[in-house]
Formats: sequence, C-alpha cells, structure tokens
Amino acid sequence: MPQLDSSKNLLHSSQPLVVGAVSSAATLEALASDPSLAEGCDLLELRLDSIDLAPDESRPLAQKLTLPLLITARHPEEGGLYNLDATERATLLDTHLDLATLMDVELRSALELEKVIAKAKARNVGVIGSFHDFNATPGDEVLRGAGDFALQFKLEAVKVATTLQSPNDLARLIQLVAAEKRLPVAAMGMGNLGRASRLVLAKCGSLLNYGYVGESNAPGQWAASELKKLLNAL
Ligand SMILES: O=C1C[C@@](O)(C(=O)O)C[C@@H](O)[C@@H]1O
Repeated sequence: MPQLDSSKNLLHSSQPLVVGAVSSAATLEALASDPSLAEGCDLLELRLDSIDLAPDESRPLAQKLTLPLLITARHPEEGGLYNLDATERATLLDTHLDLATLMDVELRSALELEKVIAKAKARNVGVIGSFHDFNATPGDEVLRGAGDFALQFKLEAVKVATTLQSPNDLARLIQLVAAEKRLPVAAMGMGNLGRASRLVLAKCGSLLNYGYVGESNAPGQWAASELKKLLNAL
C-alpha cells in the first residue's frame, strides 16, 4: 500500500513519531502477514541493505504493509550490511521508491546518490540526510554541520545517531534538537545511555524515534511498541 501519508504530513508532525526498524527478511515476511506486529509504529523503516532480498522478493511483501514506509540502504561505514557499493544501494532505493513516503541517505552519500535523491524529490518522497557514529559522539561543530549539509543538499530533514560515552554527550544531543530550527531533526543515542536518550530526545523535539520490530539492529533501541507506550506515558 504505497505512500499512505504524505511526506510533508509526517515531517511536520507536531508529535514525536515512532519508526519501527525492519532489518530482516523474516520480520518483513511476518509483518506482511500480520500487521499487528507493527503495534506502536507510526511508520516502518525497511533496512533494504540488511533485509537482503532481491527487489522482486521484497516488493510484494512491502506492498502488503499498512504503514508509511521509510526506505534505507545503509552505507557500510555507517552500519550497513553486506558491503554494498553506491550503485547497489541506489538500485535498492530506486526499486522501492514508489512504495516509500520517506528515504534515508547518509550525508556522506548525498553526491553519489544524487540521481535517486532527485527522483525521490520528483515523487514527493521526503529525503532525510543521516549521520551515524558507532563509536562516539563527535564535536558540536560536526553535529551542527550535519544540518548545514542537509540544507546544502536541499534535503528535508536531518538525522543523527551517535554512541553516547557520557551524560555530557547526551546533553549535547538534547541541545542539538532543541536548537535546530531550520529543518526537522531526529537524534538518538546508542550504547548504555541509548535507551534513556531515546525517551528524552523524543520529548525534547526529535521527530523520528527508532525502535525495532522483530530483532534489534542498533545498541540502545527499545522495541517500537514499548517505545510508543513509554512516550505516551511520559
Ligand atoms: O539510522 C538508524 C537508526 C538506528 O541505527 C538506531 O540507532 O535505532 C536504526 C537504523 O535502522 C536506522 O537506519
């Protein structure tokens, strides 16, 4: 069920949204036959790199999903599986674009993926520029620079996922979401403070807040259904 909601509606939601990350073929198959597994999710992220199905296998499953879809084919240096090069990632994105409401590309790939980004924009698929650091949280100039890059490439939102090594790192992510007024921002921590960070950041202005459906694919995630319950309770 393609493009269930417009990207503008999602990206300008006044409420924090819960994104359910789908990272295996088994979970995609399970969701296609039982939509209730997506309980608590406002949208689903298809991690096309790690789902590891050919487009003619993944598309019919994705077509059965009943929530707006965010498509991602992650760069290997930012957590992507199977060492996919830019051409392979662009093909995965391109072959699922008609089913997507949002698309995630790493800021570092904005140039090499410019054709699929242009195609997404022409279809009103909102493009999120992302940055991931599985070791640390970089300095404030780098964190703020992510937004500058996203604006430079005319992307619709920016997302930052970093590993928190201290409460001060979390404070800096909170400052980032609170201060970024130019475009929608999503921020989340990984590591020991990851779970706490995802609650606080969602309440402080992070638009897209990732949990998992099926199996976790990042350190510090909540199950998406639990994340939604906790955010509602806070
Ligand atoms: O970039 C992100 C965020 C994430 O890594 C997380 O930390 O929850 C999960 C990924 O699937 C997604 O693409």
